[in-house]
Amino acid sequence: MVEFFDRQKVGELTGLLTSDLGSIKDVVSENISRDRGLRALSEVVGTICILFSLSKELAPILALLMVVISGSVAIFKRSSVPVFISHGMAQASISDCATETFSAIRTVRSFAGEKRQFSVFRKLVLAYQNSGIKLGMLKSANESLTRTVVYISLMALYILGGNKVKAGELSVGTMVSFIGYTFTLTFAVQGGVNTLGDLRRTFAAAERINSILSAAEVDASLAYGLEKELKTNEADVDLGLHNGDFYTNKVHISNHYMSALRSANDGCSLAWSGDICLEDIYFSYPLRSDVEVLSGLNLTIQCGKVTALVGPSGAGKSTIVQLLARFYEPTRGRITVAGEDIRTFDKREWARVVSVVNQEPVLFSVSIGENIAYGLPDENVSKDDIIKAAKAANAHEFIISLPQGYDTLVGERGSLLSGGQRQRIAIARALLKNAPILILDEATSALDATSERLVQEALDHLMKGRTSLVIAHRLSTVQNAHQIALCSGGRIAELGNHSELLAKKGQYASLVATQRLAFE
Ligand SMILES: Nc1ncnc2c1ncn2[C@@H]1O[C@H](COP(=O)(O)OP(=O)(O)OP(=O)(O)O)[C@@H](O)[C@H]1O
Repeated sequence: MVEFFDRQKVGELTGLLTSDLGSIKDVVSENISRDRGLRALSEVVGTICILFSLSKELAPILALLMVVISGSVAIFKRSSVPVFISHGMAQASISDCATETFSAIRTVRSFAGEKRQFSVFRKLVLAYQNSGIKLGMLKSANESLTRTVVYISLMALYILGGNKVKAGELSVGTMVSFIGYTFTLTFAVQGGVNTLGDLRRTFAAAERINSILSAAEVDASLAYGLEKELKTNEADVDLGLHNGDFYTNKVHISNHYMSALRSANDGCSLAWSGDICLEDIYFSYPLRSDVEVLSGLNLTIQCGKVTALVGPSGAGKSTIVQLLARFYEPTRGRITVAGEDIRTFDKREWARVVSVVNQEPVLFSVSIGENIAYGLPDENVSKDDIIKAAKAANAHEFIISLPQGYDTLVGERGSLLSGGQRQRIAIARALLKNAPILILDEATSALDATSERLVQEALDHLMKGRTSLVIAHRLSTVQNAHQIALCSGGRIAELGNHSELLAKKGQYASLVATQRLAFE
């Protein structure tokens, strides 16, 4: 089964966002927290006033000095932007590589891939080192240039000023003070120009973040959920990224639509009583928009009954799950619950209407009890309710046999438990959640016979009375479903119960024959 999200893209974007947010943070802490920009500005104004009052004759040299320093720093800043960007990208790639390697460490080990990962990591570190050297060279070139300009200007000042002293037009004391203040002014101007350069870097980073955010259409219903959350927390969150008020404008435009969205409670009550209909659904993944995965798919998932979804690999079964869970929205067509378009429900709360149990359920690295209670994350779940759910999921016996019982820690992603145990905890979690729509995506395919029996019993319990959609490769596990839908070519090619589909002698019958099942 493919991943629910495009991990590579998410990784890239995360890397970019991390480095861009890092740049913004650096500039803010340098220039705002430590007042560097303001200090430089007041120093420039102050010293210019003092210098002009000391000697108007030396002012032209001073002006030339300032123009040349500012110009050279500005030219440097402009030419160093691409180097800054590629340095940031190189840094992001290193953290992406480390994150990916550690999150897939078992796979890496099982293929003895450590050496390869090390070599990839080393290459990225070398690339980072090279871009760092390039950046360092640019910085030192700028420093040398600035210093050369400063010393040439000072020499000019000494010569001109010295002549004026010789001619008695200027006192030695005034000349010495003038030179001292000129140094102060030089450093102040440099600080100011640096601050301006940093601000430009910040605007570039903010622009990149904005372009990532604006690359996707604002999802009105999701935005509504987020806005509601912000209001609830009464937090005035202003990321300072609202260049052109992109976010606010779009949210306001969508306000009319969003205020009409209904809560998950409405969705739940409709789903307990009505069918789910996929009507003429067309869908392409955003990152592969030229490939149509579903093309005109129609399916009614009957309320309170079990619908099995079967079909060849890549037919689009998991895609249907993702549309029902609203990880994506159909390109065309609509999904309804009891006749109501599901887009009229608040997307953020839609998770309360649908439970998904996968082949590899993800547990959090907290205790078993806390993992089960996660079924209702916003509520205070009592120990009795947790035990009730665990019993119904055939998990209670094994849990109390552990030394710390419900307080046993499950390890990262549940790694201290067996596959069947993880699965039963995930089922207990789903039982507690009590969502009206249940999706089982290959839920028992990774288990041995004993675990499968225990898990299947727990699943039977979970499915009771719920509208269930079961995806299975092994057709033996779905033959008792109320209806079986065969997905092929982006549509439902066959629909009926097991014996009806066998009698049709179509694709389903040949799939069954291929799997050599002894049904009757
Ligand atoms: N995030 C994605 N981006 C682009 N294409 C995708 C994405 N996810 C799936 N696809 C493509 O969509 C098609 C349907 O995939 P899907 O996972 O829905 O099939 P499936 O029937 O569940 O397959 P399997 O039985 O092997 O799990 C495949 O051709 C797949 O390559």
